Amino acid sequence: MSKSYKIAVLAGDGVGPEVMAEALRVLDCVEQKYGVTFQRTPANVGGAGIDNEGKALPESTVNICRASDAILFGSVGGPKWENLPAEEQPERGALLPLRKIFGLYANLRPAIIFPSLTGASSLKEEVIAGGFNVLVVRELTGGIYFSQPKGIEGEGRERVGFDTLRYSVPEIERITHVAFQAARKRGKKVCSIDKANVLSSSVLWREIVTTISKEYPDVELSHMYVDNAAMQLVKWPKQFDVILCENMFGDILSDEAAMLTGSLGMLPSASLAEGSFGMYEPSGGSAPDIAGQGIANPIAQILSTAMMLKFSFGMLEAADAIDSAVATVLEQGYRTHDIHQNKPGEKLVNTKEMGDAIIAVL
Ligand SMILES: NC(=O)c1ccc[n+]([C@@H]2O[C@H](COP(=O)([O-])OP(=O)(O)OC[C@H]3O[C@@H](n4cnc5c(N)ncnc54)[C@H](O)[C@@H]3O)[C@@H](O)[C@H]2O)c1
Ligand SMILES: CC(C)[C@H](C(=O)O)[C@@H](O)C(=O)O
Ligand SMILES: [Mg+2]
Repeated sequence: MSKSYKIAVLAGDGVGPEVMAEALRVLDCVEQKYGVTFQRTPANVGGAGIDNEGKALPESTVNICRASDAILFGSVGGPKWENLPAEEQPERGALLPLRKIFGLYANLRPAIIFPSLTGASSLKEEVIAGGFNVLVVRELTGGIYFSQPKGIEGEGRERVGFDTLRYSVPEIERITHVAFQAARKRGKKVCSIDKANVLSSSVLWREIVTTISKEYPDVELSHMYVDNAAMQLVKWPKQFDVILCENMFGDILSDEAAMLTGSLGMLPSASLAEGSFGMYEPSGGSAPDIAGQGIANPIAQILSTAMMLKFSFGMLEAADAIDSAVATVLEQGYRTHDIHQNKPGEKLVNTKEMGDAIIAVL
């Protein structure tokens, strides 16, 4: 009997449904080629959840996710829901709770520059010549995003807004293991990012990362302050292999790393729990500035789908085939507007045409 996997499909808002449509067509193709079945159940999330079921994360959606082997996530948020109370908005009402409920503590964001796209990077060609391949390992269920207390108290000009940044030893240990295990399979270097010159949580972070690193004598560890890391990433990204970060530093540095590869529309991500369960989402957002036009880049969503095949379903060959199909269409010159350079040989395409090109190669 052919293998069957259950996928909760949470397309969300803005460009989410547009790029998700292409990822699902890629999955159709994988089904045919590899003789597997993907049982897909769509569910409302984010603004779509608020509009259709009155809540950013309806119970029905959580139940569909629980009954699935993985979640394929688009993006949530947008101006329409920005005036709701913060906890009810798509980001804090759906995306963050999903990460917490499913224990998705390890967020892998690979920023790889495709040789044919060096011109789309914001860096000079000589800085990125030969390409670079950085993996941001971001802690995703702790830190300032989740620690209590947080809130706004008081009246008028007396009001204070506050957040708390806490990390426990086990939280630091488990994400550090993820980073070192990933490094072992790649360039064997981990650069741990912190602000240990100011933050107590970072002092503990640095201590624990150093202790865990002793279990990986084959992997080189370095530490860097986050402000310097932001600078070093644009100065000489090739110095990095695996970048290990707490939640907020990883959020910021992964957008920066994405842009170095040409566009936020290129950066996939895997948010992993213990075991094989994961949520797969582009690192970028709902892109309200281009939503509804059918021009968003579907590559981040498609590469996130490949990560799902690899990490949740163990379909390494199919995942590799998608990765190389993406590389091939970029070599063939297909470009959505965000990576279009007006260079000879480039073909400006929309979301669906980029999906068509990738499927044609698969
Ligand atoms: N995972 C998520 O659901 C997620 C992630 C980030 C932001 N958001 C939300 O998205 C909304 C917009 O946020 P923002 O504008 O700061 O960030 P954004 O990532 O949506 O957009 C930033 C820029 O990148 C471009 N971009 C992003 N994805 C693209 C794609 N696939 N193809 C082409 N260009 C793309 C956008 O057009 C925009 O110019 C906010 O509500 C934010 O909270 C959601
Ligand atoms: C939308 C937002 C809550 C989210 C985050 O900050 O984690 C996003 O920026 C991301 O990078 O996935
Ligand atoms: Mg972000």
